[in-house]
Amino acid sequence: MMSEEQGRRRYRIAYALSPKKVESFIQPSLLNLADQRGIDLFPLQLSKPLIDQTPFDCLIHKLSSPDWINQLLRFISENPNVVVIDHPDAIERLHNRITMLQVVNNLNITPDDQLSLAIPNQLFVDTPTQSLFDALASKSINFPVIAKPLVADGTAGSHQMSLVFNEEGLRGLDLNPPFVLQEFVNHGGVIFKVYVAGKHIQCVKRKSLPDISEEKLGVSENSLSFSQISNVTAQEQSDDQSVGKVMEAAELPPSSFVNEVATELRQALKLNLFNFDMIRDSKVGGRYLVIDINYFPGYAKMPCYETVLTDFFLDIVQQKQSEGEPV
Ligand SMILES: O=P(O)(O)O[C@@H]1[C@@H](OP(=O)(O)O)[C@H](OP(=O)(O)O)[C@H](O)[C@H](OP(=O)(O)O)[C@H]1OP(=O)(O)O
Ligand SMILES: Nc1ncnc2c1ncn2[C@@H]1O[C@H](COP(=O)(O)OP(=O)(O)O)[C@@H](O)[C@H]1O
Ligand SMILES: [Mg+2]
Ligand SMILES: [Mg+2]
Repeated sequence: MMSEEQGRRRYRIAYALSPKKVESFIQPSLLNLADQRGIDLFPLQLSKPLIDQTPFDCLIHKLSSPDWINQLLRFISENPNVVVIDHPDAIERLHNRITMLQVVNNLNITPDDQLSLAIPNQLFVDTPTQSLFDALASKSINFPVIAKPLVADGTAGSHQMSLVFNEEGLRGLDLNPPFVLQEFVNHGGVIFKVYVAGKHIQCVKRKSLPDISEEKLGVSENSLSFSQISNVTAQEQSDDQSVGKVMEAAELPPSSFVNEVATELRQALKLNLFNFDMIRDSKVGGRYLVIDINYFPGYAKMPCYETVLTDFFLDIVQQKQSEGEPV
């Protein structure tokens, strides 16, 4: 007699990821859990044509070379029965810090007296201009601002930012257009990272830039450069005791709100694997701002990521199977 294990259909999920991403995401604990639940995760051989590496049920990926994107587009059009997570056109929107946040303004969030969602005021600068200050003033954008590169393509440069405290700071920086000048919003030094994997949603707290008081603004330096400030592990974070206390004390946003924003974003972006950074305005109670959206982020830093991702993989392959079955 066949055991349940023998009888269950197994699924093949291919992955195409950078070596760094393989190291962080494809942990033995994920491979083992997926295996126990009937999923074989295996690497694509990037030196060989994608089209020659079938059969598989699903493909997950985070690579951006033009050759890869071309192969992927061709593969999608020729293999409609393979689920590709996610479509390169939908991912592309997140590689630009303006288009990434545009979608937030069009979400259908249930009106609520206590809670609201927005993005910070920002100015897009695409050519060298003499009149940055006039442009900021005309959009009522106040200092401090953060200068962010327009492109968010995962390169070190795309994470390189400057906090600019005043006009002098802006003059002193060698900013290369295209970039975005985004109003800095005091938010208590904590950001909320909301991880989405299909219908699975998880919100965690991370360290952020501290608030900037009016007094500090008068006496501080003119600008400050930084990169990936929130990208520290939970251990590193709790090593700094004062920051640890602030983090601990910070209340998470209501889960119904987080779930609604995540679900709406997932639909609007047509993406399954992403996270977004959200801050809570210190001045206006219940006002949340989305400041960043990342494709296929560092899920391994999320508690129980193996379970969440395996559940998501099963959702995908089982949905695909049920769609393929005769009714
Ligand atoms: O490397 P990790 O695990 O810190 O993940 C990075 C993300 O950190 P997070 O999970 O949000 O804390 C990180 O998020 P942030 O931009 O730091 O908010 C990015 O998603 C980064 O990808 P990329 O460099 O923008 O392509 C992610 O890097 P890749 O692993 O995709 O290279
Ligand atoms: N408008 C803002 N107001 C306050 N802090 C911000 C704002 N934008 C970014 N930050 C801080 O800067 C960090 C990096 O900015 P982010 O847009 O998330 O870039 P990255 O893609 O490199 O993560 C955020 O995690 C947050 O700590
Ligand atoms: Mg971020
Ligand atoms: Mg980002």
